[in-house]
Amino acid sequence: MIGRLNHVAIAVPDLEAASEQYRTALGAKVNPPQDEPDHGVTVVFIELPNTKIELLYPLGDNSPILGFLEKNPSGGIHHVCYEVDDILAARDQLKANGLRVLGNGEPKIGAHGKPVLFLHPKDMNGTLVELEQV
Ligand SMILES: CC[C@H](C(=O)O)C(=O)SCCNC(=O)CCNC(=O)[C@H](O)C(C)(C)COP(=O)(O)OP(=O)(O)OC[C@H]1O[C@@H](n2cnc3c(N)ncnc32)[C@H](O)[C@@H]1OP(=O)(O)O
Ligand SMILES: [Co+2]
Repeated sequence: MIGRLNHVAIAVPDLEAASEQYRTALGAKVNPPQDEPDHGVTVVFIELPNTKIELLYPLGDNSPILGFLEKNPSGGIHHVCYEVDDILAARDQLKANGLRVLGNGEPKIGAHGKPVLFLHPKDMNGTLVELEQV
């Protein structure tokens, strides 16, 4: 079912500082910030040869990453995103295996304009897993 690693997301306390660090200290290709109000975050994608890093910063008072940053004020790895070719089939198979899908269980359109879902971290070895249909 799961395919390539699409991205690793890092929640950061300062989006500009983190972007600049990847751009200058690490020589990475850093894309401009993208507000994603439907997800309560502003994201910056950093393109690596074999995957992407997604820097996350809270957008709005109800951002789902506020709790994470309160617990991790220096930031930290927030989630990993795997690619799937059929997100509804993947969802149904995972639910049939007892895993919890977050939100109302329906995919939302993510930062790449593709449907995404999230699995509860407690069901995935303490790791928030995002699935993106490609
Ligand atoms: C633009 C879209 C973009 C894309 O790639 O396309 C994105 O990736 S959007 C990313 C932001 N959106 C989301 O993360 C949506 C899914 N996340 C959630 O619904 C919440 O973050 C949730 C439910 C995972 C956690 O919310 P919250 O921290 O407010 O809840 P709790 O404090 O009750 O946490 C429950 C339990 O889970 C642990 N936890 C929380 N976040 C994480 C995490 N990122 N990784 C691992 N574990 C996490 C938390 O510590 C609690 O554990 P406990 O032992 O009970 O303390
Ligand atoms: Co993501």
